[in-house]
Amino acid sequence: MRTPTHILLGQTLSFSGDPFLTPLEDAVRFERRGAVVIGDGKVLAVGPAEEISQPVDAKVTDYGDGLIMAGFVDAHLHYPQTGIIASWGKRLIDWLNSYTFPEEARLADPAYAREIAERYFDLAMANGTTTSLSYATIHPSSVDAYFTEAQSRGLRALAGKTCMDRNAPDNLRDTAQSAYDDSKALLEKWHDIDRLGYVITPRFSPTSTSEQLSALGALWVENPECLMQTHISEQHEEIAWVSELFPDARDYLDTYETHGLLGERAVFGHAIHLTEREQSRIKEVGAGLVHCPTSNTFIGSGIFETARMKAEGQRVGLATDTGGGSSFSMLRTMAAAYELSQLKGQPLHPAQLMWLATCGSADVLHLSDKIGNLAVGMEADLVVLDLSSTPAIAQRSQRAEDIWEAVFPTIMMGDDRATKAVWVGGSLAR
Ligand SMILES: O=c1[nH]c(=O)c2nc[nH]c2[nH]1
Ligand SMILES: [Zn+2]
Repeated sequence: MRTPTHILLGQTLSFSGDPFLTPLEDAVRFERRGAVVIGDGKVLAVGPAEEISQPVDAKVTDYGDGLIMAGFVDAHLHYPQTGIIASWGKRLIDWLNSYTFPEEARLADPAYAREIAERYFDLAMANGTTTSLSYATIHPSSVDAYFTEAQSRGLRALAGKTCMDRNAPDNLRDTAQSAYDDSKALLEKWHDIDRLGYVITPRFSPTSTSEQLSALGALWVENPECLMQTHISEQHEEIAWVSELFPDARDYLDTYETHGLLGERAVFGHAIHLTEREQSRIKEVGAGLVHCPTSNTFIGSGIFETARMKAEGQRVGLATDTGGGSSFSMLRTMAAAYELSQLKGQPLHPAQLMWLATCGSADVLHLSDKIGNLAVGMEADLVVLDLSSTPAIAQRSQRAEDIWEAVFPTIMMGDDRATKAVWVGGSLAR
């Protein structure tokens, strides 16, 4: 069934280039009074309101000063950790053992997994996130819960069963064979169904034996169209542990590469402390890196050098990493990325922050032809931002002399109150 044509009026923001590589005036298309025509789930036209011809039977929604742009793409998160977000005082390995693993064990109960998946998507959509790439738990039913919820909301969503066959509690361990079998069955059940994508998901090298990494590498060879996600080089203690567990590996990346887990469709979370060899190998292969700034400060991991990584030609996306990250909001995540970039003396421009949270993440997910930008032919997953959502933000944005001065207070101080509307697949979702 064709959905009716809608016309959305407001300020519009699109990218025609990468603002890390292209001058702003070439990379950004902004209309003070713009129009977006959507129909059949896609963007049919976008441009200045006076130039866009409006089909007579279209429904018009005028968002006034609201900023219409692509919905946010959260390229790395753990929906099962929704209930333990903001747990105090630990670094990565202790945080996993104290908070994360006990909570992930609770998702063995399919009813609890469904409750958490529903809660996660409520929170994500309230914050304007329209695509999420999540880790599930080791339980196949936790993948079913996530995809069922995303499917019922019409969302484009990606996830995989987290695989762990060592260094995890008994009730959170699979085996090399069961990880392969369960992942394969889930992939066959969910991959490319509606707007869903299955992602092969070894948690990280410390929690997988060589046998398990090889089994998942084999599954990837059999299904090269899938993404593979994992963590790399988040904390120094973790990196030291990896070199003890894999004494023959050249470095952390090598523990993935030697097991068939490095390729263009690999998505590596964190990647803060990479060696030069690892960086150049990742670039050569074209794999994606995902910056998780609220997590990196919250767990005390370190500073991912976004500007330098982009200048060196890496593909970079942005993510909340909930519940290691401390927010469901991609605005708050952009604010943290900005603050970290300041600590490195390379402040990210608001256009670069917005690009990372939309186009950058979509690129890392190999979905740039479908989501992450407000452009003709793209799927109509949109967020409309109120750039005056609180008194503190309003009093600052009122003085703005250009769009970036108007947007930056919302990036730095905004939250779910800034979400004026969310459109998913061409339909109003909130
Ligand atoms: O931030 C993180 N969250 C996790 O759940 C995780 N697992 C391995 N490494 C991790 N890092
Ligand atoms: Zn993570």
